[in-house]
Amino acid sequence: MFDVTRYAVAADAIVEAGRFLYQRGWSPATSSNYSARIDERHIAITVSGRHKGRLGAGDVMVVDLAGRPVQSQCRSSAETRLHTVLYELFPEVGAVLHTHSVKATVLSCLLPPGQPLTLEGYELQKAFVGVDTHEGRVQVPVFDNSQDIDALAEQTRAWFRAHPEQPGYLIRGHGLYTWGRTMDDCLRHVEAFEFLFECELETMRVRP
Ligand SMILES: CSC[C@@H](O)[C@@H](O)C(=O)COP(=O)(O)O
Ligand SMILES: [Zn+2]
Repeated sequence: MFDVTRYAVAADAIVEAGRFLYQRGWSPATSSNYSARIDERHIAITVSGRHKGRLGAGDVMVVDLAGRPVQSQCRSSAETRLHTVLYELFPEVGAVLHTHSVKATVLSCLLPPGQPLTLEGYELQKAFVGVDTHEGRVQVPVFDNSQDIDALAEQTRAWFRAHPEQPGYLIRGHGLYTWGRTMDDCLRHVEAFEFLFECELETMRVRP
């Protein structure tokens, strides 16, 4: 069982994140899914198919780390396993956000297959937890899109087990996943990625 007060705090953070991300244009047309940890065995996550700019408490449900609904008849996000894998791998993670921005989508399609996006030399890399200089490298793997979410989840588990310090990934033609200790950390990561994706796209435009 989970603590109802902790669920309410997690649901509020998710609803508020949805308003912000929709308003920025990063979660259009019912796309995206968001989650926040309740305890070591449960997370709050968006119900599948809901409009992320108009979420209410009934649009957030509880699942366990196997992705099974707890006290809900609703269907959780179709991508629930992509969230739970991260909570399983990283006990310190408190929130996961998946967004569908134009820049993340276009950039993921322009990157050569099999090659991660390497971000280096940007001061804004310091927005990621654990990064304190522009001189390091942030590696963003790009996984091919798939409707087989369990298979995709296992690919992400293997990659991030080997690269635990990296803050997010792209799915080609689909969007971004990133996480953090708190929802605020996670929202900052989304904003930082969006800025850096725009820099990469602009660089490709002026220096093809
Ligand atoms: C509206 S298309 C996007 C979906 O297919 C999916 O990628 C997505 O992000 C939202 O799925 P959901 O099941 O609502 O969590
Ligand atoms: Zn998606």
